[in-house]
Amino acid sequence: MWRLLLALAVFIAALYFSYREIGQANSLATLRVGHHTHTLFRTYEDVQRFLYSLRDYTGDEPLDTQSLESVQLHFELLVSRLRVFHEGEANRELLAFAEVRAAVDRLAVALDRIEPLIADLAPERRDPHYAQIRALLHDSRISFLQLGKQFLLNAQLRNEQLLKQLSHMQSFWVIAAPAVSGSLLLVLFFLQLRQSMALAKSLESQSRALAHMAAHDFLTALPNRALLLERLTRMIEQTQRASGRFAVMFLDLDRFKAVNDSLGHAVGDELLKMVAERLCACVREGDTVARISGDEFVLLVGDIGDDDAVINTVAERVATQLRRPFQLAGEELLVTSSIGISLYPAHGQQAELLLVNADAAMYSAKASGRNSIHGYLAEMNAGSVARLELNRDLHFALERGQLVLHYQPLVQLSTGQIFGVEALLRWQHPSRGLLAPDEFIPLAEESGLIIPIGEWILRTACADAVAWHSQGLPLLKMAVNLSALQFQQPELAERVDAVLVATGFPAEMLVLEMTETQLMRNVDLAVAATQALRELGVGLAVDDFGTGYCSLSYLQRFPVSKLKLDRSFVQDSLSKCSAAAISRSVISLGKSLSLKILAEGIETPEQLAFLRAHGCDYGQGYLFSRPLAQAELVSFVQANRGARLTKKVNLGLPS
Ligand SMILES: Nc1nc2c(ncn2[C@@H]2O[C@@H]3COP(=O)(O)O[C@H]4[C@@H](O)[C@H](n5cnc6c(=O)[nH]c(N)nc65)O[C@@H]4COP(=O)(O)O[C@H]3[C@H]2O)c(=O)[nH]1
Repeated sequence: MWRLLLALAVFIAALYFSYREIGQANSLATLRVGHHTHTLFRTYEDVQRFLYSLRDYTGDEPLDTQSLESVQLHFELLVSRLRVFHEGEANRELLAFAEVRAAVDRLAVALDRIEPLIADLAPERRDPHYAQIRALLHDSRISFLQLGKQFLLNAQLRNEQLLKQLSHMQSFWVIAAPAVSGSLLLVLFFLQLRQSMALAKSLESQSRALAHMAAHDFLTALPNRALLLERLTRMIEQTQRASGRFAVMFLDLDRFKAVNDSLGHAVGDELLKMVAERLCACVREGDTVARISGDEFVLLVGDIGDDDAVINTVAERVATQLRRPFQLAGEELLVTSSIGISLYPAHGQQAELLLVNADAAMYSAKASGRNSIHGYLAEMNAGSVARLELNRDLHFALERGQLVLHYQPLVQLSTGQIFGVEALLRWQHPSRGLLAPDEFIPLAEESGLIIPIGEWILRTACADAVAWHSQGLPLLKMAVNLSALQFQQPELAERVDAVLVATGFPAEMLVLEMTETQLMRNVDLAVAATQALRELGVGLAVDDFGTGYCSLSYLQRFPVSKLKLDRSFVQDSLSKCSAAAISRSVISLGKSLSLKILAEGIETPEQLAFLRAHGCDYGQGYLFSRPLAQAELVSFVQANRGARLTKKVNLGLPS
């Protein structure tokens, strides 16, 4: 741009220079024309004066004053005038006019001829030489008079003629300077124009790329939430005009987090890309497949007519496609999905509402055991909204100090002594009150928040146990539940070790609880994780034992030290033979594998008696105590120090 401005400045300067030059030349020409007119008239006058002096000298009554010297003088003056034409730049210019040169030459010839005649002149009446001289000068006199008049009348024309005669160099620069700078300006202007056009083009393509990026998901190149909403709105308008129907399918991959955590994010990303491809293959052209967050996809299936079978077919096709194994990282990966469907116009007539309802239906599919397809039902929405709100609040629960641990005493059944506690999480929700873990732990697992929350639980529980000990309580065993996601963390043992070091809690006093299902999900991984934890000296317990499918052969592979008999068996052990049988076999299985057995959910003295009779080692339950807040727990342990809880509940044990 600055080059264009510079060229413009040069061009303006050149124009100014030319304008000034032409102006000067014009003034000069005007001056010269004046001078030339004057010279021509003066020549005419000199001729005329010479002829007057001649007439007077040779007249009828010659004047006394008129002498031959005077005639000669006027003649000399005329000769001098003629000479003047050949001197000075201005007169040379005058001579450049052909008619002037002709007149001057004619005068020179006449004067040459007149000169000898003057010598013979006599002051007599009309000396014949007079007529001769007059005749010789006749043409010159007329032509100088006419030339003078011509110059006077055609001053403009003469000006132009004169201007043409200006020096070549000068006129060259007058024309060349603006011409060159003007051309330069033009060239630069076009270059600038071309550059600006190229720039505009590249800006346009850049802004197009940016607009595409803003509307599409970076990983899968599918439309993102913003574009989905735009298309959904357009689809509503079109379908409304045609009085048709269309479907919104909300799809969430089941346990995608586990894939990410166990196989790494690169594999997770690849899986999402492959899922995107398969989904696109399931729908028709004109339908939309969008990725709206991590593992959530939305499909807009247009023009489904009145038959619900169409949408069921599409949903089944999607589910079947996703059930086919994915070849990833040299492994065969099996993925299932939960799909929720809402229909326009039945389940909503606004884009957001259709999405929320499809999401609610998806969540209901997930809650019903995943890997299923649910259509939207009106009652789903309240649950979905509540879940969304709870999920939002959970993100701040930890930093706002709303999470608390309650502790439930663990009792040695043979002595009735409290030997430890189980840490149980609670959420002191600002508006909903104290929430039990079942109400929010699944959400924390879905969002991955369970990782920081789990670490907080472990640290708090260990620190509390150390603090109680320093207050004079015996050092209690601390049982802490591990979530599935925590259990899949490759660096779990390091994290546990770091907490033990930081809190000063002895490893052998910590018991980590994990469920059978967690252990069985990926046996090799679980063996490695449990071994790493065991090497720290930490105790390991299998929670809810009996509800899963852990076979004896598998159980032997894990270095666990304790089985926790699920409370459902404990509670039914007196009423159902099968429950009693399971309880008995779990206890004897534990004994044969040298594992300790802890019975959960002991509520009645009868249940306690049954368990003791079959040699169960430990127990917990409302019979002894409900889970207690920290301060209550401290008082409870202090109050029962040395006491036999089993005796207190009147079992008739020896004191
Ligand atoms: N009906 C009945 N119930 C009894 C009795 N004695 C204890 N319980 C309840 O049984 C549950 C025992 O915990 P769990 O099997 O590990 O089951 C736990 C555990 O899986 C999970 N959870 C609790 N705290 C945590 C935690 O800190 N981290 C993780 N990852 N999960 C936790 O939530 C589950 C439920 O915890 P809670 O609601 O605290 O429920 C507790 C406890 O209050 C009884 O006599 N009768």
